[in-house]
Amino acid sequence: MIAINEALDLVKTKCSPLLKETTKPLEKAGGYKLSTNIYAPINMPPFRQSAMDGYALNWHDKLTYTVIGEIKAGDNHQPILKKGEAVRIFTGAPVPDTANTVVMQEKVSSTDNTIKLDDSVEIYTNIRTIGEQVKKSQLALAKDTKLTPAAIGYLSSLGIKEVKVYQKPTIAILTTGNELVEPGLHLEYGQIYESNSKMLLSTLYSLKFYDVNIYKVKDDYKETLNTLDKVIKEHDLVIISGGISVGDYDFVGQALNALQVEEHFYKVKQKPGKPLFFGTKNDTYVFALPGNPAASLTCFYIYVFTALQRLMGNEFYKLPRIQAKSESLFKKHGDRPQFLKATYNGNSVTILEGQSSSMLQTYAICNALVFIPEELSKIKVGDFVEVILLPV
Ligand SMILES: Nc1nc2c(c(=O)[nH]1)N[C@H]1C(S)=C(S)[C@@H](COP(=O)(O)OP(=O)(O)OC[C@H]3O[C@@H](n4cnc5c(N)ncnc54)[C@H](O)[C@@H]3O)O[C@H]1N2
Ligand code: MOO
Repeated sequence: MIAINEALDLVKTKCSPLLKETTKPLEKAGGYKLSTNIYAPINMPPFRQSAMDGYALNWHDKLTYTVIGEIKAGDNHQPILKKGEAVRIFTGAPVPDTANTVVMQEKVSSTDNTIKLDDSVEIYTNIRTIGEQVKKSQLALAKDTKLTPAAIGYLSSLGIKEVKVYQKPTIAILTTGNELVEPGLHLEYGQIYESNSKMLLSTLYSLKFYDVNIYKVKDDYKETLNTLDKVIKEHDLVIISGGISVGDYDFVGQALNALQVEEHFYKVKQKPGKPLFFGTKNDTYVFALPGNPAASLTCFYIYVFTALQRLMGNEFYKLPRIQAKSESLFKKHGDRPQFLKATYNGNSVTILEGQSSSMLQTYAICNALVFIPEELSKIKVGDFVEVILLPV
């Protein structure tokens, strides 16, 4: 059995960024990292743009100007302004080359075709110059930039429709268990509804990993072996739920061994989630999470989440950990460090009743985990505790 930090260090050192490239339509590239530099195909803005609704002027030393026309956004005419002349102009419209300032309409009084400026007006303002964001052929975004919604908007503003990015991992979720029944079907005595696949899938979706396939096997060695063999060959990451403990019908460990999956660790000194396995075969990473649903989810957040970030090249991305005052009294039994389902209200944290690793009811209403290290045996109300904020 190894310590949590050793296990996390192994996940971090064994998982490295997937460098396979793919092309994505821009609107589907959010969360991916660019695999190439992107150079601006146009100047942005492509023309001198008005930043205000008002008047574009060819400046002279008086406060009155003759208005000779109008330009609105999308117009493409280019009136020539002599000194002392102005055009009515609107935000986003092209500013004629002969105008040297745009005055917002609030600073102007107008009568017929004449405007008079307040004396506070400044010259050379309210014009967005050509290429002020980025010039044609300049680096627009560098390789390895993560595409945020703003980056998608920015590339779109340059007229870009698709981008080359690093692929996200292809992921398999494999559940094991004779007792598991699909929601919607009738439950016989001894059966329960299968919940881990949807829970893990939903966690992956919420983290923007969409290339996920679900497989289900009975507690049967041959079926487990054959399915694992196939899914390991076909995916970058395999997440197994259940069948990893020591019972006579827990076949996952045996199958992983037979398939020569290299074990990096099996069993972590923690509660919940002691029987956690992590290994690799060729380029595939394999996690076997304990079947107890809450243990499965906690192991996902602490270990699989870390692995996913490494695979995406987000080396330093972690779930936020903060210190907060406890509203609860808690006594820890045994010496395993514990992750406790909790609610954090922005100020203090409440440890929930019902910490069993089989219980999702408390997980369903929690937004944080309180971490109790090995050396702590008791939390008093008012003590500061370590809180891991969940991405919920
Ligand atoms: N003799 C020992 N027994 C157990 C130990 C141990 O150290 N020695 N560890 C216990 C701990 S801790 C855990 S956690 C579990 C882990 O067992 P498995 O990973 O083999 O999981 P299963 O036995 O298959 O299932 C455990 C539990 O979870 C339910 N389950 C499983 N999969 C699903 C699913 N997809 N959806 C909903 N519920 C699921 C299953 O019915 C069981 O109730 O081992 C302890 N035993
Ligand atoms: O580690 Mo198990 O996950 O405590 O129930």
